[in-house]
Amino acid sequence: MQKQVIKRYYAPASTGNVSVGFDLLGAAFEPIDGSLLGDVLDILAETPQLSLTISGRYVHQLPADTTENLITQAFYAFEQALGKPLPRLSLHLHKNLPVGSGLGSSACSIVVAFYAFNDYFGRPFTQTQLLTLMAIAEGGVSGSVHYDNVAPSYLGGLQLMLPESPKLCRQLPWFAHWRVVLCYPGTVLSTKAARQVLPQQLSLAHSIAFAGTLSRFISALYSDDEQDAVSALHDLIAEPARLPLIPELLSLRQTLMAEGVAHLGISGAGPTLFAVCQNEALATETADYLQRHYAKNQDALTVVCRLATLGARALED
Ligand SMILES: Nc1ncnc2c1ncn2[C@@H]1O[C@H](COP(=O)(O)OP(=O)(O)OP(=O)(O)O)[C@@H](O)[C@H]1O
Ligand SMILES: N[C@@H](CCO)C(=O)O
Repeated sequence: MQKQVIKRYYAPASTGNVSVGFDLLGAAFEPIDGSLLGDVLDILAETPQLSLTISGRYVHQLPADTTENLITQAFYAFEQALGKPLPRLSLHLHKNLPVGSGLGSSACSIVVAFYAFNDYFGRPFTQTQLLTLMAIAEGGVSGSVHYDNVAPSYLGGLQLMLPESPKLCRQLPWFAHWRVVLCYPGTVLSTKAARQVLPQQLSLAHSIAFAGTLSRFISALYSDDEQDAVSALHDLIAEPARLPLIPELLSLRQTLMAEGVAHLGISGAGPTLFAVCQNEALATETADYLQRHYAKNQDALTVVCRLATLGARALED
């Protein structure tokens, strides 16, 4: 029997880094067919004890014990930050994003949970306070606080993190006609493990090159210079270190770029790859190619997306 839902909330999938902005850039995406790609959280009732049930395509990738679920942990973190006891809730999570995928799965659950609790309990936290709570919770999973999944999943769009600024992040322009193919092969790669292979230090020359590509990309976005933006899409930090974890990347990139794809990069910590296509026909062909050559099992997921301009929100019936 269908359970009665008091309120339903959603947060979109996201791609951290966007190749040029390690830990500093992140984008939210949505399928072009109008479907939702992200986790959905239902508040079912106020109950004597907190409870969580889970369904969805990727429920089997989550811990069986729901007290270990990030949704449950987010409830207690929210309550602790508020500093007063809250009524317990009966919750249901539709786990639509694969875990350890590079699609910001943990961030998506964290964002939808904090957004839902804040909305349901009368919005006690400001946007900045809530984003900080989300980032701290995400840091608990991946081993270090980074905003490049939580910020776009919460706020939508392409977000640039602003370290040391009270604003935390700023939305950047984007090319509305770009289509982004997300291809998750079906294998799990934990963010923590993918961060352990990163270099601990960068040379001065490397640091300048990284700052240069990121600045070039951002200035090209503001200048509406599509060709320069595409040319700037190089990952000088994470990709060299993570290539051994995703050895197919170079040959897939060579093939797809020869067919006109603007860029193929690692989405977040991987193993999802994202392909930037400058038209929809090419995106459809690219999705077909990646599904045939990169998908590895039944958990694989390939979707043609556009930038999701909206982030977390309540869903009306
Ligand atoms: N609701 C949830 N959604 C996702 N992961 C969860 C959830 N609850 C608990 N977890 C646990 O959190 C960890 C998430 O790991 P990780 O950060 O590597 O995944 P991820 O967020 O999908 O990665 P990425 O950000 O690269 O997409 C896993 O150990 C998973 O079991
Ligand atoms: N910036 C993070 C994103 C994780 O999804 C990383 O690359 O480790």
